[in-house]
Amino acid sequence: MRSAHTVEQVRAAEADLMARVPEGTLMQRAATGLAVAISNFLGGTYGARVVLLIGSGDNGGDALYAGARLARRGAQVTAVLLSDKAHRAGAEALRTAGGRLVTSTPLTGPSADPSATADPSATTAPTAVADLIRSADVVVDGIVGIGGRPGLRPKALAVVQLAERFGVPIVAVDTPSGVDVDTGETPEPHVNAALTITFGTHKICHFIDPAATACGPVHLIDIGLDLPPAEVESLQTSDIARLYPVPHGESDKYSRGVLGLMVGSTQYPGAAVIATSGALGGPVGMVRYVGPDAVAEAVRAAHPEIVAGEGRVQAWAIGSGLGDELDIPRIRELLDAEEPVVLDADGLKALDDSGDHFDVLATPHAGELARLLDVDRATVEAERLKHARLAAERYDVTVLLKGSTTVIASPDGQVRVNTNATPWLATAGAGDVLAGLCGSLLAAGLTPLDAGSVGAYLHAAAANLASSSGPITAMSVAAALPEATRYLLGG
Ligand SMILES: NC(=O)C1=CN([C@@H]2O[C@H](COP(=O)(O)OP(=O)(O)OC[C@H]3O[C@@H](n4cnc5c(N)ncnc54)[C@H](OP(=O)(O)O)[C@@H]3O)[C@@H](O)[C@H]2O)[C@@H](O)CC1
Ligand SMILES: Nc1ncnc2c1ncn2[C@@H]1O[C@H](COP(=O)(O)OP(=O)(O)O)[C@@H](O)[C@H]1O
Ligand SMILES: [K+]
Repeated sequence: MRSAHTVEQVRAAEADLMARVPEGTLMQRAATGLAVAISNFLGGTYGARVVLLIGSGDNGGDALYAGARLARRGAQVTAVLLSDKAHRAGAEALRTAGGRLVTSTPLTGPSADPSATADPSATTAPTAVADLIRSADVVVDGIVGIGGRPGLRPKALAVVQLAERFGVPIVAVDTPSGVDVDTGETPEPHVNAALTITFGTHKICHFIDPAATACGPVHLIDIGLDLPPAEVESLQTSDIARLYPVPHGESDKYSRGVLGLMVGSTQYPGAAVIATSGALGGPVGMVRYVGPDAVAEAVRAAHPEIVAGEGRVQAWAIGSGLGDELDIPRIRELLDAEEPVVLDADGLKALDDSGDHFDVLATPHAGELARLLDVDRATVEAERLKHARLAAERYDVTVLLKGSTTVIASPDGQVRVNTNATPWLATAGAGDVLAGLCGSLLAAGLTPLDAGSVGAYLHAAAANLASSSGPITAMSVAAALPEATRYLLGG
């Protein structure tokens, strides 16, 4: 399990550890890891041109110390000081190692730094900031980290835009400056990093879009923090192997779980076929299809394994492609029954906030969640964690909010995030596959939180396998589920 902690949790763990180790130890650990990561990113250090963007706090300190290490290994390192304060000891270390310090008035180029930290030679530096950035191999974002508020101040924004214009990759220190660290929101301009190097633990912005996309790949450096339970978690391969309901010697098709599917309609028969494919790609022993005869025929033609008609089930998946044939009273009966339910798409209209639905996994995309919360879609997309949590609390269900990063929030406050999906998965019917798969996992005995998070992980893994960086269909994702599962279970 990968864990993301809040800034408050990180600060407390840092204070606790700092009381037990010599001063500066944590920053040296961070800077050492950062320097190695930048060197790996560059594919070597000697002769590399590195520009550091330095803000007023310890995030800049990390960048300055890492810059000093790179300079000692032959890199040409220039720090652009964006604030009239900068980490003094870090600046001194960089200068001693042969690096340069300049201040920035962005549109006119470097100028003398009024503070004691700048190199006097900067006054005569002929190169404008634009030229520095243009010729850099990498720009290191040490503007702000966990002490930052969203947005970039004008000087920082101008240099970041230069790097973007010249196509120079940015490596972010701890977090891409300008994002909201604790929510993953990006209400203001921010850095878009090619790589983010973080310390101690992940932060929420590393997991949740839109900020997660701004991080690029995230590399975690251990600095020895002792952390409390995480606010947000993200499953890894080993968690899938641990949680997946694998049949054993005594299993039969009933004990493996039977899933009832109430999906698809004469209007959308394809949804029934696709959701059934997703369900059969999961762990259940049997799938029952409940719906119009003509649709049941289409499902049976594609999947002779299914049993049509009602019967005993261990869980339901309801809602994908029901269209106008939605029977809200019937769905409410099933929501009130004891079997757990995956509620998708049109079925979400049956949800009301009066019941106790702790065994329901609702799987909306941003538009559907917006309707449930009476807000607009853009607001949900901008504030994904907040709205997934709100809906989980209001409807007393586990909410799986689909999108580039999928957020799964349970009514007791636990949150998991899936970050491994390819954008090729944004294809019609992919959500039906997920609903069938999550239903299968619920029927096999997982809790809604586990079914949602294992389902999202496997769905993304199957999409990655099917896609190999090219277009995919929902049916090809479902078809790749057995192989993706086999691989993840170590087979
Ligand atoms: N915790 C740990 O375990 C470890 C932490 N470490 C490192 O320390 C970093 C945190 O350092 P930090 O606390 O000094 O805060 P930091 O992010 O540098 O911001 C400083 C100041 O920036 C300002 N500012 C705010 N918003 C702004 C904006 N939008 N644009 C521009 N400026 C803005 C604001 O000051 P102001 O200018 O408002 O006075 C704020 O006080 C952390 O991310 C990691 O890199 C590692 O070394 C080791 C272990
Ligand atoms: N940009 C993206 N990157 C990765 N996965 C995505 C992206 N956009 C959507 N997805 C995933 O694709 C699926 C689309 O589901 P959904 O919106 O319900 O489509 P449909 O209703 O057509 O089945 C979801 O699993 C979602 O998480
Ligand atoms: K940063």
